[in-house]
Amino acid sequence: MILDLDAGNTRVKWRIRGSDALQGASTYGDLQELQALLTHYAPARVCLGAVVRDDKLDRLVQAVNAVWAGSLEQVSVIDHFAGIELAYEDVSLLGVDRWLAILAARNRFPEDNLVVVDCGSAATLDILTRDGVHVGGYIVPGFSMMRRVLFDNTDRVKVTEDTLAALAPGRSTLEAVNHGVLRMLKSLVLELVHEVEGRRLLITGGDGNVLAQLMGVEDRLYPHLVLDGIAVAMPG
Ligand SMILES: Nc1ncnc2c1ncn2[C@@H]1O[C@H](COP(=O)(O)OP(=O)(O)O)[C@@H](O)[C@H]1O
Ligand SMILES: CC(C)(COP(=O)(O)O)[C@@H](O)C(=O)NCCC(=O)O
Ligand SMILES: [K+]
Repeated sequence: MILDLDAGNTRVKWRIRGSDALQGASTYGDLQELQALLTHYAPARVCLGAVVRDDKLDRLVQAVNAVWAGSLEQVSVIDHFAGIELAYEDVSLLGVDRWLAILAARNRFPEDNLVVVDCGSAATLDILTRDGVHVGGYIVPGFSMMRRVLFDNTDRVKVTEDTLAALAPGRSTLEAVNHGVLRMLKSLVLELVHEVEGRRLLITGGDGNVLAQLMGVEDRLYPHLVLDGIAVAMPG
């Protein structure tokens, strides 16, 4: 049994490999559920993809080590792995979550041109050709971050409530912000999809469901692409 861990800037996501029922997510201050799972199932391996370092990484590693005796295996980005040529000159600077999502996407659709969107703390968009070339990507703030930036830098746009539900022109500050941030990301995604005919879209991340639903492309939602990628990078 293998436990896969995806350590993002906001949350840790986990899943017992192959068991969709045994999955969860939590913030770094609240790792008891993960510890309970580790204690109960005592997996042979724990595989970690982490874009965090310092405090958050320390907390996670300590929580795992407190209840599990093995040594954690951490994923690093590898150029030309599974035939994928990465755009970055120094691939260690590419977010491992982006690489893992790319790997999983390519594994599912090896014949297609792809755009892989991970809608988390930040939203990342990566472009992959059918020949396995990672052309490059984009990093923009995610929905919560966009709202927070407006809150922090204006006197009157103090929106805290998350009502990401529609795209219509806002008739209140709340709607104007929430619909606006959705529309920004939707437009960016559509532009990238339309740049190359037939380019296939895959959406993942904590806010992926909101984006996919509003774009009317729920069939393009792959909720655990990063965890899926760990199984490709570190097969059992
Ligand atoms: N239960 C939840 N707790 C916190 N954030 C959530 C939750 N469900 C959805 N989200 C949304 O998901 C985003 C984080 O997505 P996620 O993919 O976990 O990010 P990251 O990989 O950066 O940690 C948050 O900004 C929030 O908008
Ligand atoms: C862009 C990210 C912050 C996204 O992380 P997330 O929002 O999922 O926590 C992460 O992939 C990262 O730290 N990347 C390193 C920089 C880069 O990919 O160029
Ligand atoms: K992300």
